Amino acid sequence: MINIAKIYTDKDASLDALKGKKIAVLGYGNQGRAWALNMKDSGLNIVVGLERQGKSWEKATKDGFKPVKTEDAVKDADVIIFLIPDMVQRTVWLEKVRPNMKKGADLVFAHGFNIHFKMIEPPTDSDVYMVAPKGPGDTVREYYVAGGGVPVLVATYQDVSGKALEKALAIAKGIGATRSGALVSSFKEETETDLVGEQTILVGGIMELMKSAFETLVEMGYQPEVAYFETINEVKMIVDIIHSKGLSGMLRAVSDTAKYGGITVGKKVINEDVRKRIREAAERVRSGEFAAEWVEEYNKGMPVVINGLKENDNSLEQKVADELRELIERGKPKK
Ligand SMILES: NC(=O)c1ccc[n+]([C@@H]2O[C@H](COP(=O)([O-])OP(=O)(O)OC[C@H]3O[C@@H](n4cnc5c(N)ncnc54)[C@H](O)[C@@H]3O)[C@@H](O)[C@H]2O)c1
Ligand SMILES: CC(C)(O)[C@@H](O)C(=O)O
Ligand SMILES: [Mg+2]
Ligand SMILES: [Mg+2]
Repeated sequence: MINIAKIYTDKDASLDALKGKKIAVLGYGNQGRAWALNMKDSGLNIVVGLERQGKSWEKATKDGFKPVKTEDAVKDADVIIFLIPDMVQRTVWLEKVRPNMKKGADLVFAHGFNIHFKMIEPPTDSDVYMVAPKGPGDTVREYYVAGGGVPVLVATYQDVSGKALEKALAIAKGIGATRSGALVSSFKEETETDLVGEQTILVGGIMELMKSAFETLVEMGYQPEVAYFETINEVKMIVDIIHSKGLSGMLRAVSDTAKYGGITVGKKVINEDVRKRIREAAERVRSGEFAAEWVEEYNKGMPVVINGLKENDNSLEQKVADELRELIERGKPKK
């Protein structure tokens, strides 16, 4: 038997712990927009706090919010949610939140980076908890609007009131997550697994695997469009089946030829060496080495990130994606 994690769903969660409280959502980007809209639609009292007038300010206003400056949003907030980039949270905390927040207000995170790596040291009289969506912000909004929810990890770091988990579950319910499930974790577990996941599979692994297969086929003289359909576009369809039926469901949905080729060749391509490097990546996350390197990169103005984005924008894969976009969109199921 596997060890079953504690999972809360809608029937175990109530909005009551946060009803009528003022909830400041800092940031209106990927997660900020989704959380603010979902929680507002769920009947919670939301104020959007932003640094300055700009794109996010306009977006929030268009969506029906009246954004205010960060320092004004946190002044009388009972709950302060950090939905700004991980690398800016420390500065915003030191300069805008800590000097202006109400004593004892809750501090809430969607990822444990700043708390786990001690970049933010919270006051001892605040509840500090986390609701970490296991999916992108746009999906958090899309699923909620369609009546569903993206699962989350919930965790408490400081529980002064004795109600931190209850409040985390209220937020999870507010964003629609408990329609699916809220799994109890810790700041350490969420932070480390999230970083390992995005580096080795979700962002880094899948991208490099797709690029390796695509570029190999093109180098061998196959048409880029054919290579794109095969190595990038169809991934969604295969992953959709894994998503609903697991790996076994996927194996049963493909031909016996694909089963045999996949079972034998997959292990040769993604071999023991790859596992070793995944382990190395995970150890670098766990030791804090990755976090230190990322802070240094951010402080230099993110040259590696900027260059990586530029490289991808100019890649053949992206050119084919742009060329085929209309065709691919045309073929998608209509709602
Ligand atoms: N992106 C995701 O889907 C996702 C998924 C799970 C958890 N998270 C976590 O959620 C948090 C927010 O990530 P995100 O991707 O939604 O952020 P984001 O990059 O989309 O944040 C953009 C928002 O932050 C504001 N912002 C940018 N720089 C700022 C600064 N210097 N000072 C103040 N505000 C600034 C912008 O105005 C904008 O409103 C992070 O902790 C992240 O790890 C993100
Ligand atoms: C969406 C992801 C990759 O799961 C999230 O962890 C992030 O950092 O954006
Ligand atoms: Mg992440
Ligand atoms: Mg993640």
